[in-house]
This record gives sequence, C-alpha cells and structure tokens, in this order.
Amino acid sequence: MTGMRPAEIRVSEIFGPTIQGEGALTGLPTVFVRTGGCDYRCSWCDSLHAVDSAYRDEWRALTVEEVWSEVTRLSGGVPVMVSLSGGNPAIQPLGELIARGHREGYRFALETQGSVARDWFADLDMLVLSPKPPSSGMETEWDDFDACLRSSRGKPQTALKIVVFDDADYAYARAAAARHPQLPVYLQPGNHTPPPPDDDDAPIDIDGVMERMRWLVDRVIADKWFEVRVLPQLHVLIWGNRRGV
Ligand SMILES: C[S@@+](CC[C@H](N)C(=O)[O-])C[C@H]1O[C@@H](n2cnc3c(N)ncnc32)[C@H](O)[C@@H]1O
Ligand SMILES: Nc1nc2[nH]cc(C(=O)O)c2c(=O)[nH]1
Ligand code: SF4
Ligand SMILES: [Mg+2]
Repeated sequence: MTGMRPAEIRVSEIFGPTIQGEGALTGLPTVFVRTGGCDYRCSWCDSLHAVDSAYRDEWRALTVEEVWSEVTRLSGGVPVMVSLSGGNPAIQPLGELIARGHREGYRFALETQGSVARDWFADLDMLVLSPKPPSSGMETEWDDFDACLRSSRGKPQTALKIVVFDDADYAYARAAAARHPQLPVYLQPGNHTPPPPDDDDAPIDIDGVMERMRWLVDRVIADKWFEVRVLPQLHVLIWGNRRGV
C-alpha cells in the first residue's frame, strides 16, 4: 500500500563495535542493537533501561533503514557481527533488518529468553536462548521455548546460556541442559548489581561474581559435567555495568 510507513523497530540503544562479552562469541567484535521492551521482569535484570517503561522516553521508533544507517556508520561500513538484544528483541519486527544486513555481508546473533517465537529466527546466524532460572522470579513456559527452537529450523548456530546465582539455578540449568542434549550450554554467573537509574559507573560486585565463578567451576567438575562451558560476563569484568560497551 502507498503512504504506509514501514514497520518500526523500538530501539533503546545502538552501540559498538565493542567485544561480545557473553557466551560462545565472547571476544568477537560486535555492534549491539538493543531493543526496548520486555515481556519478562527478571529480579536481577542488568538492562532495566531497555525493559522498564520508566525509560520509554529514551526509546526510539526507527525504520529498518534508520537502524541500518547507524549500524553501518558505527562499523565504518565494514561487515561485523550484529547482536540483537534487549529487552526481548523477539517482540520487534527484525526480519527485514537481518535481510538488509545479510545483503552487505553482516552477520546476526539474537539474545532472547525464549518466550516469543518468530519465523525469522531461521535467518539468524546465531540464536542464543537464555531461559530464566528460579532466582529471576520468572517461570519458564517450555512449550514457548520449544516453539522458538522449531522456528529456527535448525539453521542458526544455537546455544543455551543460563545465568546461575545459587543451587536452585544450577539445578534448573542441569534440567534445561538435559531437556536439550543437542544444544551447547554456557553457564554465566549472575552479577548482583544492576545499575541504579542515574549512575552508570556504580561499582559492581566483582568479588561476588568471582566467588560464584569459582563455586560454579567446582560444581560442574564435581558433577563431571564435562560438556558445559562456564564463562563470566567479560564486559562486566572490564567495564562494570556501564551502558554502551
Ligand atoms: C539483558 S538480556 C536481553 C536479552 C533477553 N531478554 C534475555 O534475557 O536473554 C541479555 C543477557 O543478559 C543476561 N543477564 C541479565 N541480567 C544479568 C545479571 N544480573 N547477571 C548476569 N547475566 C545477566 C540475561 O540472562 C541474558 O542472557
Ligand atoms: N560487551 C557486551 N556484551 C554483551 N553480551 C550480551 C550483552 C547484552 O546485554 O545483551 C552485552 C552487552 O551489553 N555488552
Ligand atoms: S528477559 Fe532479559 S531483558 Fe527481560 S527482564 Fe529478563 S534479563 Fe532483562
Ligand atoms: Mg548485558
């Protein structure tokens, strides 16, 4: 139809290139497109500025072309990995953006909790499914999670990435891994200090992250869980919970 504005993407921030700080692609130069809005409210979410509607004023409704011009400007036109995160990026119309970037040789990873499935998951290069353990206060609907896996049609590289704070979370991660024996599993120690609204540079509890890291390593070794990978959030070790890195 003529005169219709193309579908808009609700964007909280676009930043980078920085290094991917989490999971299988840790260390890889990446541009982040962080969308605004989430169907979850994890008690320890470290990206509340992309979740809480108190931050709505900061979010922008952008067309694919507008998002794309920021991504290419940031990367200097050189193809790079683009991570679609949020919030829950699955609630945004991102299929066209992925097609646009692929035409220019960019690659796309998506981070989602697995609550909303989209056909365009099959067009991703990497799908990171991060179901939420008990400490988050959220309940996993495994039917929805399985729908996400079906939508991807086995095309993108796919991984499970689970945040662990305590014993109950660890047991949840074990059960989630057992449900999906075909998926590589990444365990990520939780960081307990989400940024207070106006202070990006608030110190994070690195000692706590390191303590949970040592505890997690001990747990997986004691259980002879030898297929798992245990990784801290590298960007948090380097920059704390600062935005834009
Ligand atoms: C902010 S979320 C956005 C994407 C999507 N909503 C999700 O949760 O997968 C990106 C990643 O950060 C993780 N994360 C959020 N808060 C965290 C915290 N306090 N400590 C460690 N990881 C955290 C999430 O579990 C997820 O794997
Ligand atoms: N460097 C860096 N790596 C990340 N990996 C996942 C992130 C996220 O918040 O989704 C993130 C982030 O915000 N920064
Ligand atoms: S699902 Fe992700 S973005 Fe949403 S509240 Fe939980 S950690 Fe934050
Ligand atoms: Mg983060």
